[in-house]
Amino acid sequence: MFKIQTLNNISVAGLERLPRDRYEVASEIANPDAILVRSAKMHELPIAPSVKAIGRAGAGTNNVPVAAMTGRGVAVFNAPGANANAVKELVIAGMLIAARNIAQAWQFSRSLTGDDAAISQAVESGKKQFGGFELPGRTLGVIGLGAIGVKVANAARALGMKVIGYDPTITVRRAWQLESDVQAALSIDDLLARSDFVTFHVPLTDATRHMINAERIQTLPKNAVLLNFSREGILDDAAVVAALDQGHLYAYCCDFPSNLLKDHPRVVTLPHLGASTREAEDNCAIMVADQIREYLESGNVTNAVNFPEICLPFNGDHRLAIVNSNVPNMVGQISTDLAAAGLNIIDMLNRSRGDVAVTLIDVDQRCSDETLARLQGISGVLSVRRLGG
Ligand SMILES: NC(=O)C1=CN([C@@H]2O[C@H](COP(=O)(O)OP(=O)(O)OC[C@H]3O[C@@H](n4cnc5c(N)ncnc54)[C@H](O)[C@@H]3O)[C@@H](O)[C@H]2O)C=CC1
Ligand SMILES: O=C(O)CCC(=O)C(=O)O
Repeated sequence: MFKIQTLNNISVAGLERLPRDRYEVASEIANPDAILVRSAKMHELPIAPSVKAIGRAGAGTNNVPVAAMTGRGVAVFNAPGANANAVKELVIAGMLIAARNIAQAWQFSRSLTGDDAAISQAVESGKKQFGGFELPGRTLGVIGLGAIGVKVANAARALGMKVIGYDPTITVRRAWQLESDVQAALSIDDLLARSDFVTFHVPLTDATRHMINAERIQTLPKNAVLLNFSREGILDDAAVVAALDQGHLYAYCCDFPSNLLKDHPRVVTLPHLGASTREAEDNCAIMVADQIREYLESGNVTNAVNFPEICLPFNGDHRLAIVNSNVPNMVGQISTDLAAAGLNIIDMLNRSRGDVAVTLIDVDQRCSDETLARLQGISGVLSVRRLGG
């Protein structure tokens, strides 16, 4: 029986992928084999030694201590692209909310009092404060052309906007998906100087933290709109508010309310709603549940952020799934120990990514506890699992 701990509400559609005769799933569970999480902050949480995998039902993994888990031989999975459409739709909504002053105008309408004749009169005299502008012909700068950035760029093109993108590590797959008339910016500053709207779709890392600061904001044309549906911390919010107050920026729309932002008249904040659609929640939960199940049952890895992709078909007999440092002579030492224990290797696959390698070895008989302990004792071996019979 595998035990799965959920740290947030995970869509039932995903949990149903874990058959109840083999999986126990609960928010409180001792010695879990895997954890399913959305936005819970795991950096300060104790993570039991029994945990072999963490599945982030979403895109960003900055709430998971990935480096520490890698050192323990724990795989961290995410759900690339599974919520991208949901975020794209909210970004497009954010542009319209900003361009047409929808939030402020709605607040005005709700504040109207008196009979209907009085309301009609107030509407006609008040509406001029909320006059806006249209999107066609305006330029959208997209920073980060991954699953979400590409969808946002293409949707903006369909709305008649010009689009400039910046992503120095764009993949060939994403580049193929991008509309051909999306221009490549030479740098972030080049993109900022040419954009009426700028939207951010990068992970939060040391390299992206405060990528927009007071100095960079001055590069933007007057009355530009910023959108952050990526992560709190990618923009320096204090610098954004200062630029709004100075009249340099027109509006800021983001998914991360704070005391500084939530009541500002030119800021619209939403409560981290980017991925909160039924479709996205189902897609993410199904994707990570399938990946976790495959990893627990066969050792195969798909969409881990810290492990290599690896797939060796498994007939369910006797497999060792080993995570080890990517250094010379690991496979040599492992196979020597197996031979010494009289185990014959039937099939084997080794894949590496950065400092980590995963080795899947199918053997002709069950590996004893003693041999398992010997493998675990090899310097550089991070974790060993015995799968199958
Ligand atoms: N508001 C919400 O609910 C959601 C927020 N997100 C956030 O959006 C981020 C992006 O999500 P996806 O597009 O699915 O991820 P992705 O991994 O498909 O794309 C990220 C892109 O950013 C690029 N990138 C990385 N560093 C960069 C830099 N310094 N400058 C320019 N580009 C850079 C990468 O090359 C990659 O193409 C996530 O990491 C997450 O933080 C994602 C989903 C929902
Ligand atoms: O699970 C959520 O609602 C947040 C989604 C998110 O931020 C992500 O996928 O990175």
